[in-house]
Amino acid sequence: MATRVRPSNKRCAVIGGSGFLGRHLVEKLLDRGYSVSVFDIRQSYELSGVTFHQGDLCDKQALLPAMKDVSLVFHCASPAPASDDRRLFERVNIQGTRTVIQACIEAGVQKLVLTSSASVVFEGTDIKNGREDLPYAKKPIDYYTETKIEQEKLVLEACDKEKGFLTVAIRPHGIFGPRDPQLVPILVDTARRGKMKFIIGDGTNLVDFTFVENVVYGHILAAERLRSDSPICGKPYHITNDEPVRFWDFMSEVLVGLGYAAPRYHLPYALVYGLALLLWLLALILRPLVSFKPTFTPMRVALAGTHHYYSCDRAKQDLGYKPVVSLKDGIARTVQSYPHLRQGA
Ligand SMILES: NC(=O)C1=CN([C@@H]2O[C@H](COP(=O)(O)OP(=O)(O)OC[C@H]3O[C@@H](n4cnc5c(N)ncnc54)[C@H](O)[C@@H]3O)[C@@H](O)[C@H]2O)C=CC1
Ligand SMILES: CC(C)CCC[C@@H](C)[C@H]1CC[C@H]2C3=C(CC[C@]12C)[C@@]1(C)CCC(=O)C[C@@H]1CC3
Repeated sequence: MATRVRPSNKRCAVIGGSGFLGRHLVEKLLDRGYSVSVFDIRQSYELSGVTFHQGDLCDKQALLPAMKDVSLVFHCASPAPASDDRRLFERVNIQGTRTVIQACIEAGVQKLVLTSSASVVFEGTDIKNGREDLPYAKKPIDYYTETKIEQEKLVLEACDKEKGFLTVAIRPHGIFGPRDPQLVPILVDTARRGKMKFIIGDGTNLVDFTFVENVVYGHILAAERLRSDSPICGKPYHITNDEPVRFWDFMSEVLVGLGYAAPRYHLPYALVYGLALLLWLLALILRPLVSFKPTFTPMRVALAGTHHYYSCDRAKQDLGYKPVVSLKDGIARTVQSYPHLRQGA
């Protein structure tokens, strides 16, 4: 009789391991003695100790080889929030996550750690020190958020102690750090086009920005604490820097660090939000004829002009989480890592 190889608890798979967060997670897992399979639709680097499997996570047959003899899976793949493509989000974040769960169960994986998002409770209005028991957004602000909600529900509902399949969701917020393809590049591009002169609203709104290594640390703690007798099974956890900062102070610090001027002039929030909504509608109507992507989307304006910071007390208590890199150091390391985005480079 063929004996099944018991998966090593130091063997794991990272779905989305070619991405910004995924690659940082892979690097830290290697440091901690794990061997890692990366599953991603693209391969963006090579690293010894890592086996790459290229494929679409909606394809179970493609996923299964990456999960062979693996006891722990991290799922941190998603289309980029900026893509605004409803069908793509539904296919990858909802149907694809169902497929990931089925593949995990079929492959005998014992633990699944999902990268969700704190934005699953964000509706475009102030959230101050939000806890995990806030209800999911009833009117999610975009398709990304809408499908991240469904994805999180699917993963948490799949947690089944009887069957030995345990799940947990990490909800980071505003991840930044070296190699981030989103926050700093979009900010610099906006500045280079002369559009970062204005502060939306009065500029006092507090927000969480989370250095990528803290997010990675939260994922690893969750994975290592996920056991059938632990309180974390089937629960979501906020992971932040635990240092809410004024949105515009954070933006200014990054811009000035890279040699650009900080925004100075104030514009009323309602006016900018209304304009962003109008532009978004126009882009939608004109999509069959011309394609243009407005910089100031309703989601970005809402994020730039409201309070959205979250309590990570639950992570501190259940996971023993504490940020490992301060906001100040995180910003300095991030700015240093983008020499090509400096003014004049
Ligand atoms: N960047 C941020 O501020 C935040 C990100 N998150 C979540 O963190 C996770 C990672 O995000 P980032 O690293 O920033 O994004 P990223 O775009 O750098 O990485 C996502 C990865 O998923 C892969 N992927 C996309 N569709 C796929 C498919 N069909 N099959 C296989 N792979 C596929 C991409 O190729 C990419 O490598 C995502 O789930 C995102 O929703 C949550 C909160 C904040
Ligand atoms: C043009 C400017 C007003 C803003 C430029 C910076 C923005 C690109 C970023 C500021 C907050 C960021 C953020 C995300 C993406 C990049 C920003 C909008 C997310 C939407 C990424 C995915 C999530 O799950 C939530 C994030 C919230 C913060």
